[in-house]
Amino acid sequence: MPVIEVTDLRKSYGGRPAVDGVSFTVEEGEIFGILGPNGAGKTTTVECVEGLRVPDAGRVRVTGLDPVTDHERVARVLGVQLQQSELQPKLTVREALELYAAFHSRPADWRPLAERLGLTRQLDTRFGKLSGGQKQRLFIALALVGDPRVMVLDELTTGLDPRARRDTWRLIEDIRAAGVTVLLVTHFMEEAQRLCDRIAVIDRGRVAALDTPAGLVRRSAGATVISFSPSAPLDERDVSALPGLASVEHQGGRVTLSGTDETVNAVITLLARTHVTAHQLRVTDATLDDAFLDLTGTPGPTEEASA
Ligand SMILES: Nc1ncnc2c1ncn2[C@@H]1O[C@H](COP(=O)(O)OP(=O)(O)OP(=O)(O)O)[C@@H](O)[C@H]1O
Repeated sequence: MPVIEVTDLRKSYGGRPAVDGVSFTVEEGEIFGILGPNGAGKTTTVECVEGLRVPDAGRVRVTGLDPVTDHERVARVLGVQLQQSELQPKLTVREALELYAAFHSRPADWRPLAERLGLTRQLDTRFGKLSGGQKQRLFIALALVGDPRVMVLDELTTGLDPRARRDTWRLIEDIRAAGVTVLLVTHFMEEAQRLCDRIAVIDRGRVAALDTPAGLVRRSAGATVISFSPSAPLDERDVSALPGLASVEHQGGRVTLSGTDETVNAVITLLARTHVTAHQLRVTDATLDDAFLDLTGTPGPTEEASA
């Protein structure tokens, strides 16, 4: 049985659909990513999974339970990460852990949890004095105190510097290694590519694609990219006749073509036939970013732009 099942989920705000027929299942032990541009409906979808919002239509099950009608039992299996504003700045790390342990009938021992999350030295530090990365680690610890089977992490690494983000990725991998299924909402391509077993790309309230990161890249129209600086300009007609060509870009004397392996072979043949030398020739696979652009028509935000 899948741990999470979402079938034809629909939710509108004031008559405007935010989630418009989303379906996916998450299997036990997976890190499942929900990736999409701003306003795509990601948070609304996971809030329905958490039972925080009531769907207009469709079916949501968490370990076979309805998150709305069986909220308490779902809350016992689901670890939900808090938003920053939900913790008092004066509360110490120890107090927060003790408080959250008290909320659960069978809590995990918070001491080894604090150690695993590198918070032992911060136990007496007030929440308001923690760094961004320490706060995120505390949120993960608080979500794990209930010993959940499933963790929902929504934009966990937004606002963290690249190093703290990488530390958080390791933690997410540790959580999965401990047998917890993870539902991860993100708009970072690198994060999704690195962590997720499968990704649902959500765009305008619908699932635009659902696949492994490598599968999404393979589906992208320009799955292979060849770039070089030609010793002489190429004939535009020869270029546009290349088989499987998805895009052409010229920048500062450099030509970048995306397409298939067949496109690459044809470019090499064309260069040989026209006696053009390709300087600094590079052939690379498309990235998840390219696939995302292909699927949604929106460039994925870069790490620098969003950090
Ligand atoms: N409480 C609300 N009332 C009215 N509209 C809402 C509400 N919450 C979300 N929306 C709208 O629904 C749409 C989907 O929002 P949602 O937060 O689910 O998207 P998201 O993919 O999580 O976006 P982001 O990455 O920006 O958080 C957006 O157009 C948003 O403005």
